[in-house]
Amino acid sequence: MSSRDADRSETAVRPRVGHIQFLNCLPLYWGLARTGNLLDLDLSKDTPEKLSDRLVAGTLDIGPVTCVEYLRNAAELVVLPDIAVGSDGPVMSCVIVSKVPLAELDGRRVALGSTSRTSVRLARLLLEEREGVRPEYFSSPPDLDAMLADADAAVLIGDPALRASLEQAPRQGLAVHDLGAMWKEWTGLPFVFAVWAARRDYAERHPELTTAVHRAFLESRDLSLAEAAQVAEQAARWEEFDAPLLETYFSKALDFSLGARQLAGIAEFARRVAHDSGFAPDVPVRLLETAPVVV
Ligand SMILES: C=C(O[C@@H]1C=C(C(=O)O)C=C[C@H]1O)C(=O)O
Repeated sequence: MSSRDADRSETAVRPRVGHIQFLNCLPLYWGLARTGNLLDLDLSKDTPEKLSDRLVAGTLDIGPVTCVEYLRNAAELVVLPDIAVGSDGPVMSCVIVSKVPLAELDGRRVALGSTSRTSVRLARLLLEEREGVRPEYFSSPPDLDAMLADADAAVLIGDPALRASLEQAPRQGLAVHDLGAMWKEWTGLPFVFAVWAARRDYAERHPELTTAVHRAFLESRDLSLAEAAQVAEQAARWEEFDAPLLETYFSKALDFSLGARQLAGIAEFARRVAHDSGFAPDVPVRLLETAPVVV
């Protein structure tokens, strides 16, 4: 970050920034390390629901926030443009794993993974409005076998979802329904699972640092996508998934952008779930105003 001079008037304190500890955000971590910007951030790795709670509570300044929690707290947050975790079709890691066809889940038990706030709401929306079923839901730690011991279907995100759809489900003859693909078929839109946001009070007090963190993430994302094969190869040394699969996941399934179509996806989701989610159907998404880069 080129902002050592930023906010000189106060003692320098590194921005407290969140990082999702799933493979989905590994490309962003890779790029932060490669550009050196990692050292300018006080980075906390955690699961998405914990990071979201911390950003809302003010113990983080900037970071990824699950879409539903962002919409609930939109007045206190400002969204960083052009970066998100979403998909424009199959996402691979936000899924419903089911023992029976989805249309047969009426009155049956469905376990909702406890690390998710957005995919679990999207799954309920799709089951109820697209499949026309009214299951009985309960929250559960994200462990497929434990979930299915007590339910006919399970909603999972992140690495446990990748593992479930690529290894456990095929072995156990279970069906996997990709939430990104279902949403795209239903609405024609991309889906945004998480946005990056800064607390509004932080962005007002530290505009230059906020812009610098935003640029650091954009630079990281661009570098990682350019080097996706290398990121995948190195990650595959330590993960149970092979390099070609990880490269597809990073560069084709996941969509790290946030442009007009993605914003339309957020607006459509907000409109459809607002009635029981704690925000208005037309909640405005406020983007951080970014100055053009002068070269
Ligand atoms: C694509 C993903 O997006 C995520 C899904 C989230 C949710 O459902 O609440 C939150 C953050 C992201 O990690 C994933 O976890 O695999």
